[in-house]
Amino acid sequence: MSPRKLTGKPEELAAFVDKFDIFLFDCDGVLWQGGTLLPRAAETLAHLRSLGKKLLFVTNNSTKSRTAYQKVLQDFGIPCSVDEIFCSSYSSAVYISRVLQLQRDKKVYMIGESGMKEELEAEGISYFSDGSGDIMPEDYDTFGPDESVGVVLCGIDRTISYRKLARAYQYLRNPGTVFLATNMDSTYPTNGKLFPGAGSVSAPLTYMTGRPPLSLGKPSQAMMDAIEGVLKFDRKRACMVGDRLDTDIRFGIEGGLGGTLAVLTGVSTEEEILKEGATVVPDVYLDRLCDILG
Ligand SMILES: O=C(O)[C@H](O)[C@H](O)COP(=O)(O)O
Ligand SMILES: [Mg+2]
Repeated sequence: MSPRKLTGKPEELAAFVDKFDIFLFDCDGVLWQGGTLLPRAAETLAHLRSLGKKLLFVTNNSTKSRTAYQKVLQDFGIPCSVDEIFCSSYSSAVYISRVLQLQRDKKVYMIGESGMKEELEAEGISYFSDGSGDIMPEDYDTFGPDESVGVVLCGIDRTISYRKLARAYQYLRNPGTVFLATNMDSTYPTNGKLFPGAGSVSAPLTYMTGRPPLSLGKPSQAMMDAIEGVLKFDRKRACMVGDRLDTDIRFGIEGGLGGTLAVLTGVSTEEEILKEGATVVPDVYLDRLCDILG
């Protein structure tokens, strides 16, 4: 069935919303772009809560921790609890500690920002990272394989550098070092434009090593496992709301959720949604999230 555009169709929208008890909201490109809340996003979420819907926030953005995202949401006038928030820094830390069960004498070399540090710390994982300075002549001697590095974890890092990539590459030359990515988004939507995403930060490492990372953000179901580690819900009564077909909508479909809703305020376009032969398509889509308000 081809995706239905429900902007301007309040009855059909109300019937669609009625089918679900819980909505999983992507953030960048759905609720906000960078530091700017998208039109009437807070009002729309308040409206869904007034209908008795449960809301979860599920973001691939690893720059902040769940606690930090709670402050971002609250500052945007969106009250929520930390247990309603899931970010790829959290799903990655949970995977390393509880699934991979990284040995205590091993550490993580991380390329990322504060959210990654905070979530690794919260899971009791030893980690280290590099400053964003230039590579120095002595580094060519000192950088090399290190048996104590069990994992290289790469997420979006807006201070990425040749030095950071050079160090990570030395560690990844040991095939026993696990290569993980918080997510593989190619681009990051902000200020109405697209900028390099987490997937474009880790791509050089894949190019150098010939091995792709295991990604722990959407569409990986590692993110769903992290969510269900906190709360169980009826997937058939759940709807994923996102702006990217290859992450959010695929995550909802492959997670067996009851429905998927795309919005056109982020990365994916109406042309991509309607493309003949598209393999990942939402059930319905809107120009903007606030179209739900009618
Ligand atoms: O590059 C990235 O990490 C992503 O573009 C970004 O942060 C995605 O966040 P989301 O849309 O999942 O909230
Ligand atoms: Mg998004």
